[in-house]
Amino acid sequence: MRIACPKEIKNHEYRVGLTPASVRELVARGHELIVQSAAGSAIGLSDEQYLAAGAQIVPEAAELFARADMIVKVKEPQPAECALLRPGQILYTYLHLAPDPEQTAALIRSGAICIAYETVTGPGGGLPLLAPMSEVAGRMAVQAGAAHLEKSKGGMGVLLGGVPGVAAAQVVILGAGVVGTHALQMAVGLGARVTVLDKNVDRLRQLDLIFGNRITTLYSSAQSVEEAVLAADLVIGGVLIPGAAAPKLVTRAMVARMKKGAVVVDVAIDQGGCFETSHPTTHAEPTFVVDGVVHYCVANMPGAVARTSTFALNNATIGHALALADKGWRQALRDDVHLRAGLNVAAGQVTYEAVARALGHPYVPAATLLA
Ligand SMILES: NC(=O)C1=CN([C@@H]2O[C@H](COP(=O)(O)OP(=O)(O)OC[C@H]3O[C@@H](n4cnc5c(N)ncnc54)[C@H](O)[C@@H]3O)[C@@H](O)[C@H]2O)C=CC1
Ligand SMILES: CC(=O)C(=O)O
Ligand SMILES: [Mg+2]
Repeated sequence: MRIACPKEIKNHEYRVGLTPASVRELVARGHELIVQSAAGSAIGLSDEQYLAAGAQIVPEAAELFARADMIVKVKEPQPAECALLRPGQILYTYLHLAPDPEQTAALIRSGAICIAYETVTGPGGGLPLLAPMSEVAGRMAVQAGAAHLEKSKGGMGVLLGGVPGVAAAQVVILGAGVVGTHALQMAVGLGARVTVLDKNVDRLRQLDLIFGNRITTLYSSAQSVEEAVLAADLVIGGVLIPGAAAPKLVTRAMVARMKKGAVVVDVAIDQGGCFETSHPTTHAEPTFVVDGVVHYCVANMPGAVARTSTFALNNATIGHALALADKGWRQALRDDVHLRAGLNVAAGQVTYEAVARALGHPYVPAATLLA
């Protein structure tokens, strides 16, 4: 199969879909690899390294999209990239379609086979192709939150861990999944007072066993979310219903009553965000203020630590990339129910139920396209 890896074009996105090591694995299985020139140069992965791994280097994205059977990327295709996709071509990347009707319509129009990293499931449960970036974003959420609590960044001027004789900041984490757990580790490590909320009591039980009385766990309800958010200096949003638009747990009215200079880091923004006041921002302009509350809503947070993130992402994606390349998409998806869960749009149909429901498209189960 001919496999292509373009340079990412989203704002301040320096990750790359395939590392030279991943290219080498695919080339060793007899596949032809095309990488766009300078695809990894911002993170120290040079064209020479890709050439040594067996790739061809091409200068233009248009040529690369025209020649490839499968495109391996990081972020959802931007409009210019959607226009280059063609029927039957495999697109393997993050998509986050539920909050994005334009991209979904473009992918339907393209006729391409679109596999979303974020809905591929794992034999042990969870979302193994999302998890590494959630680990990164969860950890970064505390760094970003701490920085924006500084006065010069619009925050109230509070140090997360306090100092002897002065109380530490109150951090509230919505969602105790991968983002929530990694944010929790960092916030506890910095000495903040931390409350975490989830609807999954087993997750809360696990965190309680690990962190004991250094944290407070709360069952998530409208009441507990409101009380926690109003008391918070920093709120981190990390809830997820896989593939679906994020539930709006924090209303505009709640934000209006939050402390002035408090900070919100809505990591769930790539699924539409869990604050009613959120909208996506970029690394170039990461924040905006609503009712005195600083909102950080960057939809590609791991792009800021692109070198770490690229290696972590490739560790998770290369296995299925090899299966897709070796077998073709139909056989790879027939053989692996977890990879099949990643199919969101194929041959003009929406094949992921939560996306179809969120955007009002007919739902066609992936299995019917594989018969
Ligand atoms: N902005 C960015 O750059 C990035 C965003 N993300 C996003 O972060 C979000 C979280 O991802 P993960 O932690 O991997 O998901 P996860 O599935 O590990 O955790 C989500 C948690 O939310 C909980 N939840 C669902 N509904 C809830 C409710 N009403 N109240 C409280 N908790 C609720 C679930 O029980 C689960 O424990 C996703 O939308 C993901 O796409 C992930 C990486 C980077
Ligand atoms: C998960 C995601 O959207 C990202 O890493 O950018
Ligand atoms: Mg999007």
